[in-house]
Amino acid sequence: MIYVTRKEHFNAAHRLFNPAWSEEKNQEVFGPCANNNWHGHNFELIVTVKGKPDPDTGFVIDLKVLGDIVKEKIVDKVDHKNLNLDVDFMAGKMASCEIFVTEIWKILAPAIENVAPNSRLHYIKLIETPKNFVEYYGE
Ligand SMILES: Nc1nc2c(c(=O)[nH]1)N=C([C@H](O)[C@H](O)COP(=O)(O)OP(=O)(O)OP(=O)(O)O)CN2
Repeated sequence: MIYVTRKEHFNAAHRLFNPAWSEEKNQEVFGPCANNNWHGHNFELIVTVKGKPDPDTGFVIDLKVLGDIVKEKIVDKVDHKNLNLDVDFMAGKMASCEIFVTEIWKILAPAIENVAPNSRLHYIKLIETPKNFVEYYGE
């Protein structure tokens, strides 16, 4: 089994805010991340696919194709956008890294299997700040 990885980049704004809570409680729990006027991050999105190399191409999945899927399905929808307001797959959801990465997984996993049926999405790492990142294996 070989693991192949593609990294893409985007920036996006968001706000951590639970609408069921008061403004005061949101400020208490999320601090500056609950700022009414949003804040932004330069995100790195790292996507790993696993599989056996195709005997004809030597590829698990063409990394150019993987990059195109990640760009078309995710980056083009979130880059220079507000995650709370502009992104259909985040509508009504908490814009934390944890929720964001699980929604990204739901989109990428079937898209990858569609173009490379012998491969599987293995892992996503979403880096929000130089200090903060989440990792997800789909379970
Ligand atoms: N479990 C989570 N915790 C936090 C998330 C998250 O998505 N999941 N998000 C944030 C903020 O959106 C943002 O990441 C700011 O975090 P913060 O640690 O305050 O910022 P820095 O990495 O720049 O660290 P400094 O200590 O401010 O230098 C918060 N928590």
